Amino acid sequence: MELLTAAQMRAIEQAAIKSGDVTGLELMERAGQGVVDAIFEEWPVLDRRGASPSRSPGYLGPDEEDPLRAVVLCGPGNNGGDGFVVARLLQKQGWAVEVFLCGDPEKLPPDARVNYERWGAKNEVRVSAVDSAPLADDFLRVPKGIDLVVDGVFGTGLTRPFAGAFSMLANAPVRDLLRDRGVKVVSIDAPSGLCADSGRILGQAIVADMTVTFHSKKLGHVLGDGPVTCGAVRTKSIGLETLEDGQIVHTTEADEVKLSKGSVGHKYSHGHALILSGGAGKTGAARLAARGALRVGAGLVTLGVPPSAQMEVASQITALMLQRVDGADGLSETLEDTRLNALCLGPALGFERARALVPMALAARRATVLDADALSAFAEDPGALIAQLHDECVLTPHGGEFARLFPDIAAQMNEQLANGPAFSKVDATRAAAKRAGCVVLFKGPDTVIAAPNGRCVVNSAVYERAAPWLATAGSGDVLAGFIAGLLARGLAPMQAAETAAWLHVECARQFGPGLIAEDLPEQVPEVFRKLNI
Ligand SMILES: NC(=O)C1=CN([C@@H]2O[C@H](COP(=O)(O)OP(=O)(O)OC[C@H]3O[C@@H](n4cnc5c(N)ncnc54)[C@H](O)[C@@H]3O)[C@@H](O)[C@H]2O)[C@@H](O)CC1
Ligand SMILES: [K+]
Repeated sequence: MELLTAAQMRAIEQAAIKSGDVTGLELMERAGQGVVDAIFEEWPVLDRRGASPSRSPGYLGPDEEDPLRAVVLCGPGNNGGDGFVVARLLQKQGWAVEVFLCGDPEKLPPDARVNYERWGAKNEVRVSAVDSAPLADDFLRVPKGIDLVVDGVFGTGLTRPFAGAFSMLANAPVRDLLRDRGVKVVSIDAPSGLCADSGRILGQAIVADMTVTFHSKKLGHVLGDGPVTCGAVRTKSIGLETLEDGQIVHTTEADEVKLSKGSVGHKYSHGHALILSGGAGKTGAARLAARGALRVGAGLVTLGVPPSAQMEVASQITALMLQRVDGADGLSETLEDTRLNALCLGPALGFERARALVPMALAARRATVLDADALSAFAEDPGALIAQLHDECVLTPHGGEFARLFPDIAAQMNEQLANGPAFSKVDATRAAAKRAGCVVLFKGPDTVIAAPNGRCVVNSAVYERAAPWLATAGSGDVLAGFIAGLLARGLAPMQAAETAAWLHVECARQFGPGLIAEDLPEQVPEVFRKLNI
């Protein structure tokens, strides 16, 4: 599945209109219809289309029947235009609908204007200036009897913080009031205030129960604050074709072929991963990574252990192997075995050991995962680390590590926003991958993985793939191990990172509540079984 930026969506829409296949007005009608369909699918109690004759508005006048009630908030752009379509379609189903417009009707874009007029020909529109005070009195009076609020204030065209009229809907007390009264909130395309490109909130944002978007999800639906503001996201087709450039992939399924081992081969044909461990009392993280590497199918996995920790590690492992690796020279000697085709450095490695081993590991030009201490140890001079990286590397920073390695990029991403669209985690990860010249996997519930050539994948553990138990000590170590194991098996760095990130979430979901890092590698067999591997 692909994720789009607002600009890509506009380009797709413009290409369709230019080709003469469809008009903007038709797209707006389909969008509004999509929203209404999604409302009925999500909340069948609001769907009275198939109700018995005695409930049908067609048989009864408004006095005899208590209709469902909606308030539709329309903004000054085409998101508002969609809102007017939704108002009209709900009214056609017998709903009592009240419409507010935030903005000047004279300045509406043409298609929105047409729909404003179609609605306004028979109904009242309560107009308020964009920057006027919140419509608190007006609006709060209404929800007493309403079933649904439709947010058509801002969609992909949000350019500055959401304030003024209608923004009161973003305030917690108003939201609580609506929730207490069982009023559903539906956002058209994106909750107003949410930047569709970054998932960042500009000012404040409406929190919806459901967001209905068109053609394809936007980045903002899965990044950052998107998941907590969107509620459920439903994607409705409006008959558009996808353009090929600049795709950002949303991983929801692993590529089974990449994971299958085939029926022939011996252990060396599945690679040999070397996971470097820290000193005594600090070996657990590397052991977790090593177990992960072995479970994803590396033929052999060796832990590279300093002398002080040999006894400790030896007493803890069985299928894993152990090799004494004492400092840079020790690593150099170990790497004379060219069958060691994937390395993993970082988990609890210690800064000193990391500074000694990382340059030697990188000079060996093997596929290499750098995580945790292997990244933070170079915080004082990230340029020195970056200069040694090569295209077989995968960096797996979390937010703090990312900021240490790429401080300027992180600052741009975390900047206070006066204007949108915001520089997103996707932009940041792509910029980092380009600078590093290798794959960067930027961790989080919205993990973003980018390659220097611009390929980018979002692996989000949100919505139907939510995995809250993954936020547990050591879970990142297992991810680094998964990547190392897949690199050992011969996957390209980007494939290995994408597949590992997907698998990591899948393992957490397979185990469920109570998960600790040790459980993750143990879920791999069941996840593989379900994939028929
Ligand atoms: N692009 C497409 O393919 C389609 C777009 N449609 C709808 O059109 C929407 C995009 O329409 P627009 O590009 O007109 O954008 P919006 O309707 O999201 O808003 C743009 C307008 O709001 C103003 N604005 C932005 N941020 C503001 C703020 N914080 N305070 C006050 N004013 C602000 C802008 O100056 C502009 O006038 C989509 O989200 C979707 O709902 C649909 O009709 C169907 C097809
Ligand atoms: K909206």
